[in-house]
Amino acid sequence: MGRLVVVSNRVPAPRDRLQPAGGLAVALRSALKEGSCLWFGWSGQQVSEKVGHDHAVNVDTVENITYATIDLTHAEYDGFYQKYSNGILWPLCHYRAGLMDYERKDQIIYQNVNEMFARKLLPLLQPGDQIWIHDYHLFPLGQALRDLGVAAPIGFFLHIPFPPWSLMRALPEAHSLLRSMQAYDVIGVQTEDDARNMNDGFSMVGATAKAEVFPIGIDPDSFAKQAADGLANLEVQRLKESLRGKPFIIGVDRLDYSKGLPERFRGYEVFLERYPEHRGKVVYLQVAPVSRGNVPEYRALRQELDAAAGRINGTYGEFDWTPIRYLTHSVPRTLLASFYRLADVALVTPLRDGMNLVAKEYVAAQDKADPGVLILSRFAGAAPDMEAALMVNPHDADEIADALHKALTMPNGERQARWDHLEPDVWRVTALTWARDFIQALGKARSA
Ligand SMILES: O=P(O)(O)OC[C@H]1O[C@H](O[C@H]2O[C@H](CO)[C@@H](O)[C@H](O)[C@H]2O)[C@H](O)[C@@H](O)[C@@H]1O
Ligand SMILES: O=c1ccn([C@@H]2O[C@H](COP(=O)(O)OP(=O)(O)O)[C@@H](O)[C@H]2O)c(=O)[nH]1
Repeated sequence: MGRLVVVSNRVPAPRDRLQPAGGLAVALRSALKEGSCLWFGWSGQQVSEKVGHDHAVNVDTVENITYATIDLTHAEYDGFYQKYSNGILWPLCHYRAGLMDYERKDQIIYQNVNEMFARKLLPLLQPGDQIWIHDYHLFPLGQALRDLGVAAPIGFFLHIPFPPWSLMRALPEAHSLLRSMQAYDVIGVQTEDDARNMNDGFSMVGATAKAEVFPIGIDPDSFAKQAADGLANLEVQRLKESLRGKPFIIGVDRLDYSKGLPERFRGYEVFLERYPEHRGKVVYLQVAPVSRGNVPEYRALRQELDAAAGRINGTYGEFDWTPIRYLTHSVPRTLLASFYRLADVALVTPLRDGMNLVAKEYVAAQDKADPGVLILSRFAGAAPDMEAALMVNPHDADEIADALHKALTMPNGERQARWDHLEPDVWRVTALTWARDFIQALGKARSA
């Protein structure tokens, strides 16, 4: 059995290699527990462009995984990561074509970085390797590898949504991008909607590629254990004491406009307006670590949320009660597991999301004798398999407010019945089954 070579823009930093944060890195780390594996990508570091700079590859092995990373120059980081990947492809794929900040020069940097990744990966490849490329930063990497003569099986998985052709065609490179994907032997996406949209795109540009659905999951057994074992932890005890027996609502999202945070704050505000009996009686903790903080839309979002939290806390706060506890730094995932277990309600209300692992983590963390309630957006990739959650339209503040009231007053019998429906899927589709199914499909595609 040959090696698995994983390529993604984001590779966990050395200090996070045993406990990474961020959906893609978390899922991959859980999935790559077995077998020999090379994980290649960006180090997360930027360097100044010096004459003769040629992206040295830094290699480090932790347990069964060899990490090979390269730094990006400031100009590459700006054009490839901030502008084209996160300022153009990200909003477009999240159905927000209006937020695209398109300039052709960024597409050229994006293409050049993909070709540089291919050149740097090439000498690391060995006979028998299977290559698995991840996410929108690297759409053209498969074609760039083929152009260098790589004949190994190559698969591609898209972690974020894929939009309908009517939106995708707004991208000037839509045709060439979709046609370049013919280089892949297997293409995976999160949901049926994404597969339909991408396959429509392929047929519009005359490409013979085909997208299939491989939904991602978590490692529920270890997450559930962590949630229960961590209750004795000092920080978890501090949180518990601070609740003073009040019902506890939690939200955990990167500070990203796709996560629907202003809309969620508005929903909570309407909840306080329309259900005054909960004022002073609940605790809402929103963990929203700053993400992609140099992209203008993300900076604007931070200001908008800071203002909304200030307004709500100013309006409804009391000398002994803060309506929203709002953090813009990250919380370690080990700690979050027990925070979820303490939470009576989780608010997961993205406007659009590839999957959303937080929804699955929240379910895995619950005490089945007294589970909390998941309030979930219909537009999360996790939604089709989690219909026993309280489903909401994240644009409708009144619906969020009603769902909060319903969750906080729901009898234990109904909470258990809903959790009993949610649990099987969280345990059936895991990070391991996701990786195993994709890799099997890749093996078959080449031998077929
Ligand atoms: O690498 P960053 O720019 O800091 O962003 C973090 C990751 O965000 C996205 O995560 C997605 O993947 C999750 C796992 O499949 C999925 O649950 C979630 O819905 C997606 O948004 C992005 O796709 C990753 O490439 C980033 O590393
Ligand atoms: O402060 C934080 C915020 C998030 N996460 C983790 O980051 C991942 C986020 O994945 P998700 O699929 O929900 O969204 P993404 O950020 O990848 O879009 C989940 O495992 C969270 O538990 C974390 O460890 N600490």
